[in-house]
Amino acid sequence: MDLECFYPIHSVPSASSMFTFVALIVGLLLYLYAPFWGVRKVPGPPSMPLVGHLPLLAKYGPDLFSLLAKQYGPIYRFHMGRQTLIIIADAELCKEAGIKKFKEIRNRSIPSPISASPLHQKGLFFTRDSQWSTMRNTILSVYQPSHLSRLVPTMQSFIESATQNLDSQKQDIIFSSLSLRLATDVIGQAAFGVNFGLSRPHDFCDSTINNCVNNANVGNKEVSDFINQHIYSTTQLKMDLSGSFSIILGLLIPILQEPFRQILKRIPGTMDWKIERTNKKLSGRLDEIVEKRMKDRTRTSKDFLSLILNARESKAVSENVFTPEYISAVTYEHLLAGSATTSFTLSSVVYLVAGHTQVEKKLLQEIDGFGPVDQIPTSQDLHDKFPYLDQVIKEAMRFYTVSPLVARETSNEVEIGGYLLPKGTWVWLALGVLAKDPKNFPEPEKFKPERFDPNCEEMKQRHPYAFIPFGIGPRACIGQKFSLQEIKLSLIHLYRKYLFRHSPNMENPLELEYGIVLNFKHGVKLRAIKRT
Ligand code: HEM
Repeated sequence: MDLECFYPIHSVPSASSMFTFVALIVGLLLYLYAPFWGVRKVPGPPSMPLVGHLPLLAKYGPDLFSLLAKQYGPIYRFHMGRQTLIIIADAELCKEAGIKKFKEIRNRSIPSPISASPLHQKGLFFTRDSQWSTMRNTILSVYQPSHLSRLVPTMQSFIESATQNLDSQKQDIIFSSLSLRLATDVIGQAAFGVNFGLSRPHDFCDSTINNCVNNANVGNKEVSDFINQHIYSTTQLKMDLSGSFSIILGLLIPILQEPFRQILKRIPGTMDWKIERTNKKLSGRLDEIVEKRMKDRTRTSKDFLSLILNARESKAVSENVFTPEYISAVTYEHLLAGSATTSFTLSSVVYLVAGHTQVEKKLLQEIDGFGPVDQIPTSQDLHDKFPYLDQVIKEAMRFYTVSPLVARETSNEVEIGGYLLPKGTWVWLALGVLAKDPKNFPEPEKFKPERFDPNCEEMKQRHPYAFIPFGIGPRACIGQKFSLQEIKLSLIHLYRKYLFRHSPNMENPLELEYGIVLNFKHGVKLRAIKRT
């Protein structure tokens, strides 16, 4: 019988198509394993093809990074989907990577959620090399102590407005929402010179900022739209498999991310389409603000945007570096970086102090001892006269590290911790692991502000870089002093007027959510008691 009757000749794979098929498979495998190959000598747990260690992350949450450090040592491999990360979980090695070898590790790796978001890429956080250093030097001039101290009255007025009549509400205060509104208003004013008006007192407010915003700005749709878009754009930056389809692809097969994003963003209803629309609107609004301010001849130099524009016009900074696009991005970045982090920290302090009455007593003594209730502390007072408040804030930041991983990338071959890392390796500093390491913080699960007393033995024994919630070296957080000033002023004002207790509706233990920064899953619910 003629075989061709059953198997037409053209369906038998030819040698060339077999070769193409095998070449494709080999190409795919090479592509998938390329980031791993150069760092294969660094220890790490076995990983699954494509998803890497993402299932482990889903199972254990960020505690996984401490567990892996215990098992594999202070430097180990972690596979975020296809991408291999080198995790540094030791203070001395963080110093090596962040300071001693900064020249070789000065840029940040761009994680998949960000590579899908051009809006987020032109800020200081993700710019690279000389663009970054020129931008950073210009922006640093804005953070002069004299400028920060001039911001005290602005901060204070938002704080007072946001915290009026807290005790008149018999129901819970969603403190995390209140602090997010406050921090967004403060940074809105400081960055853009715009009063978003979110801190005005409300009759009620639920656990999402969106509702607070809508309640606050009935009749001011512009502002609420802007803030809602800001919140949406931020919260969509997920680092796990719950982001948009293109973000997930970016984690698994990054080469496909951009082509798919280009298609999906044109299909109404997809998450990529929504993100694209939001980012476009947001960029449009930011460009409008920047353009308007550029034309404004009466502009002062109180806010960040005006300061950059003034520097640009006086030729103190090159117009090629600060194009309007970069100015919009960097100003928006301030809103982004300055609101969620600061408000999370403020909420953590109040939550933790509410559960530790001895700490509360000592803190109130210090605050009451400062002076009459209407005496607003200056920047210098905040620095010198509240040592215990300082310890409480540090301990809260250690206890809940808002930014537990810091992303960096090698720009040349470099040796860290005895391993040679090729150019382009993603090196992530695990600040959250350092903060819970019993070597530097005995009984790390206990909230003990006194461990930050400069005279205590524990503090003296500790590695100087064991506690680095604002990062390390020349690339560390630029807003550190700004946010600490805001947090201290807020706490002093709050504790002069109120005591806080956990609401019976608050879950125990507290549940956290892990996006690009840490957040409270169900908000921080408290009851405020007016002090007499
Ligand atoms: C409690 C509040 C805050 C925390 C915990 C925090 C934490 C961090 C961390 C860990 C980094 C990465 C540092 C590194 O790579 O070593 C960072 C960078 C940055 N932060 Fe903050 N931050 C806070 C508030 C702010 C505020 C208020 C602003 C703006 C006013 C801000 C703006 C930035 C910027 C622009 C960068 C990028 C710096 C660069 O790459 O040169 N942050 N922050």
